Amino acid sequence: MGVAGATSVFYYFLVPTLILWYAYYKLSRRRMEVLADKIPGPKGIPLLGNALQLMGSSTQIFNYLYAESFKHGRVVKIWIGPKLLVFLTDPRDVEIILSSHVVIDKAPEYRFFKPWLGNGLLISTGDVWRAHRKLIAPTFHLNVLKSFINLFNVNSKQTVEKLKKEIGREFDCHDYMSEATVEILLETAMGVSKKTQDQSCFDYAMAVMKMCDILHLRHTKFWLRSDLIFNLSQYAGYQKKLIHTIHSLTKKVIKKKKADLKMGIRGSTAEVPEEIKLKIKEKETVNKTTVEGLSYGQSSGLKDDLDVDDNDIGEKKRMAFLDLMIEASQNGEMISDTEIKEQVDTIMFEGHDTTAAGSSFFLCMMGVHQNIQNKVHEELDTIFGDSDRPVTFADTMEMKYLERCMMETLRMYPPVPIIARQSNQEINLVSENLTVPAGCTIVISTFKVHRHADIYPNPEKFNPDNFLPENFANRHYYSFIPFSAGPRSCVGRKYAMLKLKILLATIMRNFHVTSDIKEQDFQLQADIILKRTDGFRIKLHPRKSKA
Ligand code: HEM
Repeated sequence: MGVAGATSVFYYFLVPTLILWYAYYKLSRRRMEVLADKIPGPKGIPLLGNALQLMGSSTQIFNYLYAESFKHGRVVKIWIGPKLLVFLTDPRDVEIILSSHVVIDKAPEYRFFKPWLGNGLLISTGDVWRAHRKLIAPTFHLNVLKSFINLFNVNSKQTVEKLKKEIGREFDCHDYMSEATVEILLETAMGVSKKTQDQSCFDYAMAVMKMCDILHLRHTKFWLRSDLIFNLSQYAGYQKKLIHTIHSLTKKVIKKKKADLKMGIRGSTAEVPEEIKLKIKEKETVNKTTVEGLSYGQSSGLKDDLDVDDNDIGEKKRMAFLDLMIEASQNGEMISDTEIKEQVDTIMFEGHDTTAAGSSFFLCMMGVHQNIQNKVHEELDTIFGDSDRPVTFADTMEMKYLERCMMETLRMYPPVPIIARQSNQEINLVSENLTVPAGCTIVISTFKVHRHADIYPNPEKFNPDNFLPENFANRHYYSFIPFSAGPRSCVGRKYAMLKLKILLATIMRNFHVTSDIKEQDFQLQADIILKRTDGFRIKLHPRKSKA
């Protein structure tokens, strides 16, 4: 065929095919575009939409989106190329999505997690998710968590010892909180001693942080969404290295646990000094194990599968996470080895990075708000006096002010600042007469939900009294959702709250925190987990009565 022949093939076949494909594409998206047109949002440009506005650094993107949230009302759309994102911030709209047993699929953006987390609980869907959720949720029941109290104490005390070398100078507390939260997870939910791990928990935490940076790039830079382009970029090789570091820790953990179980060793093999065991036994009096509502991170009107009465949990189910996973796989076909690895990766990630951010923001808040910190110290002194005894479960129930400070930290700085869902059906909203089109990504902006002035008066001010029972009582249940809510709520909510209370109380009993940086100067970035790009910089001073 000559040049003329090739040209006519182009004109007679390719051009009409392309025109037809484009016409079909436009027609199939017509309904989406009509509905999207009614939703307010920043002005974009043809084809690229708002993609160019998301070109800057993480902090610039965060500041841009937060500023836009004040201009367009409670439902806002943006286009990243052909991809439509609808942001919801009204608790009534949020309830429709989060309480739904139908809209439970994660948005396609979560697929970037796949090489790392596989089909773990965070991203799986359908029957696999349902079966695994049923298996995993009871391993984070309060009764199991109470058996971790000794280990929470031991690790918290060790963290205080490490922090002592920073006394008097400015440092980034997030590094310490990351290492502590990884170590605590290993020794509790995974049940292996950190001493048996030849890999540094700090290196693992840093690899996770860098992975989140790469995922954030893929979420915001439209060209990196394509696997083809991503695999050709410099990031692909870097991601491979990071995943290798991350997976080698999880593989070793599973291997060790399997070996322990083979030798008939159940439960955690981490060491607890006798004196801690004894002191906790002497003091422990509270038998109540069903504690609902705010103490465990959500509105009391909301219930999920973690709010199960003790009597409804069978003896067999009172096992720690990894013990149960491996026993289940040996006793039947409920979960395969690959699936166990994916769940371990998921729990290791979700369980450490979130609590590391939450505890670091808490310490920064103490540093900035000295009068509030004084009240935390007063409460702890009333509970513990001058003693350095470990924290008991009963003590955690008495830490009402510290708890309110934790809630207020999670309100202002929710570690998971956005949650995204995919809906295959149209959804009518309540806050405005708008319909979310099928096929778009629905983004629930927790950060913004928590900062509406009509819900939280003076929302940019850190005020633990926002969580006094009388102030909380009349708020919409979905106006406080740091752990999400509904069927896909955070499975580690109670674990996180109990661990944070013991870790933070132990730190606060030993130190006075100051911060040279004011809250309005914090540089925030929201790449999967909310962080400070300027570092979580604080100073520690020994408390006279304790040190
Ligand atoms: C302050 C600490 C924590 C916060 C703020 C937090 C927040 C959240 C949020 C908002 C979600 C929903 C995410 C989404 O739908 O995209 C979630 C899910 C999840 N979280 Fe947490 N989390 C925390 C700690 C933990 C801990 C300690 C664990 C485990 C030990 C954990 C395990 C999980 C898992 C497995 C899921 C997926 C649940 C599912 O889809 O069924 N989280 N978390």
